[in-house]
Amino acid sequence: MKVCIFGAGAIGGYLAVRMANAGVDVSVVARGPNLAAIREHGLRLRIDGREEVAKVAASDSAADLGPQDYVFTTLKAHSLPPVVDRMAPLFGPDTAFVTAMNGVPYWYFHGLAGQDWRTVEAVDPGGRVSLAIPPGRAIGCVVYPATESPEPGVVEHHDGDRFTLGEPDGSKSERVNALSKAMIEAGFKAPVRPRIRDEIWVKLWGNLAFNPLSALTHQTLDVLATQDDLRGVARAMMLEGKAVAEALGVKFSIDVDKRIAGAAEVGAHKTSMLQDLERGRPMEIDALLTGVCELGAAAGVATPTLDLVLALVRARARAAGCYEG
Ligand SMILES: NC(=O)C1=CN([C@@H]2O[C@H](COP(=O)(O)OP(=O)(O)OC[C@H]3O[C@@H](n4cnc5c(N)ncnc54)[C@H](OP(=O)(O)O)[C@@H]3O)[C@@H](O)[C@H]2O)C=CC1
Ligand SMILES: CC(C)(CO)C(=O)C(=O)O
Repeated sequence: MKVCIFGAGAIGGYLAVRMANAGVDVSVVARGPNLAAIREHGLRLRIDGREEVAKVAASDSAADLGPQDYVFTTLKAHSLPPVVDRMAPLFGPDTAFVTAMNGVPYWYFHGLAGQDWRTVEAVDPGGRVSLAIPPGRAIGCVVYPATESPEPGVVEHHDGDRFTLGEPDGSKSERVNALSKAMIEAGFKAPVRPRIRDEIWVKLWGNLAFNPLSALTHQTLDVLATQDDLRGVARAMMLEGKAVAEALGVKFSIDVDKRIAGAAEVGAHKTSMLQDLERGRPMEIDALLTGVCELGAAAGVATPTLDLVLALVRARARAAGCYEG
């Protein structure tokens, strides 16, 4: 099985090391100092008090790596549209595209019962992504582990090993089953779920509220999820998100208060959006929040609290040079 990981950062590096060391033919697309370090020392994964190293083929050019069975995007969501044309050499007629990212995926309406196909402008501006990578190639993937890349070529694993997979149309296809098997052999939990959007939403439910609120208030998850006034704002955002998702057929397996309690248990953790803001890096606002407001408009569901927080977090991010939308 040939697998290319496009974006060998915190999540991509974790996937790449584990799959390569389990015998999968893994290559990575990386750039800059990260690419140089991977070429020189291999990809290094610090996990459970030890280091695992994988010498993988690495390039900044997809043309060097050629057609694959599976291409993972483990880019931050805003990094995908600008590079989709450069991914073309990785695709053969049957190559699948695994979207291992947070937020609303570009293929959201593909294979969704009762809905016509339409693009989600927030994550697929001008339909650029779905034109370059038709959504029929997509396999959904919800990323649960927490990892970071403290220096080029190095990934530090903090928690979790689950990557839930699912076909947009809910089928148990041969390609998704084969991928799940390979990932399980590599030591991950990789269940295939028939209703992948339900799973995407449970993750997104926290992200759509806590990530922007953390960027606006500089507070950690425990504070956002327990301090009455902030918790109230998060809860209102989540209930609007739930109404949007349910209007599009999603079923939530837990209630909003349990989901908030789960976030509180994570403790004094800075969300990825707050970390990006503090480091002056682009923030994943569009996949986590703009896309949800857009789905709300498509479903005819009002999202006043989400719209308000979106306006504020965009302004905050623009002022910090972390957002161009
Ligand atoms: N890390 C985590 O714990 C979790 C992350 N996620 C989600 O997973 C996704 C990936 O996140 P994460 O791994 O943390 O992000 P990272 O920023 O660590 O990784 C993204 C990688 O993509 C690289 N990249 C960007 N553009 C290009 C390009 N044009 N060519 C080659 N490489 C490129 C980046 O390089 P460079 O550094 O040079 O920009 C970076 O190495 C996000 O959607 C995130 O929300 C979900 C759950 C947990
Ligand atoms: C920690 C958590 C769950 C916050 O919503 C997250 O996924 C993130 O930081 O992006």
